[in-house]
Amino acid sequence: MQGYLNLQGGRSFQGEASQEWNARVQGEIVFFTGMTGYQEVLTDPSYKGQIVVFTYPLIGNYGINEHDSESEQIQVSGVVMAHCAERATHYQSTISLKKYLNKHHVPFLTGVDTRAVTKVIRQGGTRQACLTQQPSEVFDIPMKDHVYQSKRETIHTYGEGSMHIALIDFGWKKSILASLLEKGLKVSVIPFTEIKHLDELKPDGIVLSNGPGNPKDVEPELPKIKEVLDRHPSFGICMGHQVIALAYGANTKKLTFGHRGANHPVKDHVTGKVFLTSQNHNYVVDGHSLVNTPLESRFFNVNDGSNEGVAHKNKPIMSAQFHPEANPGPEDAEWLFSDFIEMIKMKKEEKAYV
Ligand SMILES: NC(=O)CC[C@H](N)C(=O)O
Repeated sequence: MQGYLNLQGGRSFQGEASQEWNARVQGEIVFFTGMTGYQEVLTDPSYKGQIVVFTYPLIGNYGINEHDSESEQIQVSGVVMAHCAERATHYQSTISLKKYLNKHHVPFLTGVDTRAVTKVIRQGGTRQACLTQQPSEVFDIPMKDHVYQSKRETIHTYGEGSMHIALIDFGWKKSILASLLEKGLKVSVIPFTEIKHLDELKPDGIVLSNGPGNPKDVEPELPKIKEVLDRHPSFGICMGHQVIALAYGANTKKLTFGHRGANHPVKDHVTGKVFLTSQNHNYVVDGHSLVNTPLESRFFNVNDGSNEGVAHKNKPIMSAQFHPEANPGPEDAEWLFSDFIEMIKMKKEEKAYV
């Protein structure tokens, strides 16, 4: 059965439609460049509502396993691939990628020239797209505030460490929680709309999670978020980083085509070191807008110079646009979790922050 990926603005790409193609889907079209990590991408809540193009030509060869999902469900609206493996050959695989997507009624298109699609996105920017059986159909459903649907509804506590972290939930990835638990921390996940209950948890520190969509969607909550940031050692990851910047008066902007993949080089202004990072974002903090805020740039992207993290000038607050928890991708930035814990310890001992 033929299917089509139609891009807003007129381009159409033909491919082989998946079995469970029972509905047209629309979403923002984005591309992911990693060779592996498709299971993490499909289940990462930051991808909610997006149609993902995998640029690596062979996807699915190690199947789907019971460990690597970043949430309980597939979050993407649709998938576009050059070739999807029929058989999964990894010993941990429980189901093939094709069967997994079909089982969850997520449409996918194979046999597509994904390089051509990616060139269009890189040149003309991220845009709305649809997967459909009509060669020229484009439909235009307004984008939803996905962040309000991605957060969980209630507070959950994990682990038994002596230091307690409140993980503010904008659509958290499982591996952020896992990274914190591995460090021996107790973690309570609290929806960003429930910040009023944060003091009841008496946290030693705050982590602001990743999440889908435009960080400005959470603007109504910013004053409450700033109020708790002012009083706690805090660490923002991706959406969390963008929210910290907005809360202290900086601005965010949309990139032409976003950063998604496992090999994005980032440079640390403080140490001068460059390390490879896992990334997944459409938006960035506008580096120029940090002037006149209490924040300063800590990291930048070596490829395009965009801001990759900030630090507060006189409060224990730090952030990263990239993903120190990796999954998928390199673990080179894992040390940021250790730095955050040091920051909490210093705050407890009321030492000065550098
Ligand atoms: N991974 C994330 O947290 C993404 C943040 C935001 N939704 C963006 O696209 O920039």
